[in-house]
Amino acid sequence: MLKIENLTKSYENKVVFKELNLEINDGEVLSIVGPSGIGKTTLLKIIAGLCGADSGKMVIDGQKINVTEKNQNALIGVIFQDFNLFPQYTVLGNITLAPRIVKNIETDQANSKAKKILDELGIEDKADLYPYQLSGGQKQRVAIARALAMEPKILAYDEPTSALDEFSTGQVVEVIKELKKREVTQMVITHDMPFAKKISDRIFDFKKEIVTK
Ligand SMILES: Nc1ncnc2c1ncn2[C@@H]1O[C@H](COP(=O)(O)OP(=O)(O)OP(=O)(O)O)[C@@H](O)[C@H]1O
Repeated sequence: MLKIENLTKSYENKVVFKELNLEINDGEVLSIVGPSGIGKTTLLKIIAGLCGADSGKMVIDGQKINVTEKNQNALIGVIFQDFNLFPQYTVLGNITLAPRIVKNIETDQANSKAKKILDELGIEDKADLYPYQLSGGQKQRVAIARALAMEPKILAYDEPTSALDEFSTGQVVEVIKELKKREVTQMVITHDMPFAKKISDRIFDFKKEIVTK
């Protein structure tokens, strides 16, 4: 479970949000919606440790995280809007890089785990391709596979449908629902309300700071 209390963030002297409170329960899909520029991506970056907040508290699975420092934590697996795949590596290379380098997992073991995840996501036949050889929807699933390979507590997506057509968006809906069945906790930042309604247990309206089911 993730719990955020009284989180405040400003850039220079401009306050983005003040004393924000939010909880994500184990195994749930929580969408975060709100108008452009309100601070959704900033919140995701703080949760993932990619950016520091001014003040506030955060606990993930009982672990207190210092939110005021930029300190990337492996508890959150982020799927970026533009996927951020490494163009010079194959799909398998993209997925196994962090487990090998950060977690010192043997290549054979990392490869077999990556193949299992690719199989679960229905793209096992893409293992030896490079990112430029994939469609947007396939890149998205590789980005999800790469995040899952690090066994995060929470998967956090930044606008997962913004670069996708309707068909690929439908596939993302299926992947998120499938991961939910496996009790993966997921946080989804999106502009797309119909999409949010399809996938979410709860929706956090960033502007009104209220949660609806
Ligand atoms: N590195 C930065 N330096 C200064 N201001 C920033 C920085 N990053 C974001 N901002 C500002 O903080 C505010 C929140 O930005 P953020 O990207 O978090 O919003 P958002 O809700 O994710 O928007 P969008 O839906 O358009 O992606 C905006 O006003 C933005 O201009």
